[in-house]
Amino acid sequence: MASEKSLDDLRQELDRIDDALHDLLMRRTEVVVQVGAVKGIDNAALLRPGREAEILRRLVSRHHGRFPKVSLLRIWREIIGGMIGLQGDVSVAVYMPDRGAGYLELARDHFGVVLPITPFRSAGQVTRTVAEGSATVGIMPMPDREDVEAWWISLMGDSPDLPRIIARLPFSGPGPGRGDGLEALAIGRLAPEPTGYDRSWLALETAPDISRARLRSVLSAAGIEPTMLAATQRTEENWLHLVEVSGHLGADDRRIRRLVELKQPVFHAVVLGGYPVPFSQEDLTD
Ligand SMILES: C=C(O[C@@H]1C=C(C(=O)O)C=C[C@H]1O)C(=O)O
Repeated sequence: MASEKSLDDLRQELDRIDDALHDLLMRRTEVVVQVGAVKGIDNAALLRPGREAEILRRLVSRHHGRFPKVSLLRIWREIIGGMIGLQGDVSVAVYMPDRGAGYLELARDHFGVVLPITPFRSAGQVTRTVAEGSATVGIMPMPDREDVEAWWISLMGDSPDLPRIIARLPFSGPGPGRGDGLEALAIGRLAPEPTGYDRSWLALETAPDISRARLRSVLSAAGIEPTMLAATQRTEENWLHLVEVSGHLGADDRRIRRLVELKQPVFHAVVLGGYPVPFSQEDLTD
């Protein structure tokens, strides 16, 4: 019976468990290095947010017992962050308009202690740094905030080299040390992959004066379900809209083609990326 074990016995058992965990961690590292070699030197492929989300969802779904799920996720984010850095040069550029803005915490919480993180004062500086390839990932303010520039417009081209939205942070659920309720989007020069539970961001160019209700009905006629109309930029000739939608949308998704085939009122539509839906508070409470 467990109660008959002495404190010494129990501590020895913990030491054996720690050794086993540590051995597995070192073995995992070797396998990740092999994966890195198979993937090749293309830095864009080092990071796979979709695959990472699948790993974390699988672990949370098999988890039982009293160890908190938030701690489980935090440990695995640290493991993944440490391992990504072994495959090649990966760095993070963070929007930090002023000290204590919270974005740095979101970045560290997600990418761990190893990856280099550089702060920038403006969102435009972050998108440029990622577009030039000087940073792998950029941490951006949510585009529905009134206090930030419309950084998403610079991602509206069709070039495959443009950064795409690849994650929404915090991924591991809301919690202390995670920017105090702040959210952010991550961008990178890689194509988001479907995970079965995703959202996407769509930028649309329309005629001026289109109402939100009309935009919603046009989207739903094309089979697209908006989850958030995040921002609108108005000029005399056209309006640009940023919409978050349900599910994964590839750049040439037939629903996008349908949307622009009608020509009215959407002239142009660009998928700015997408992300695996983060854990909610409910997912993580037992
Ligand atoms: C190991 C890989 O590379 C990265 C590291 C991962 C990990 O540590 O499990 C997962 C996805 C990638 O971001 C991979 O692509 O599978």
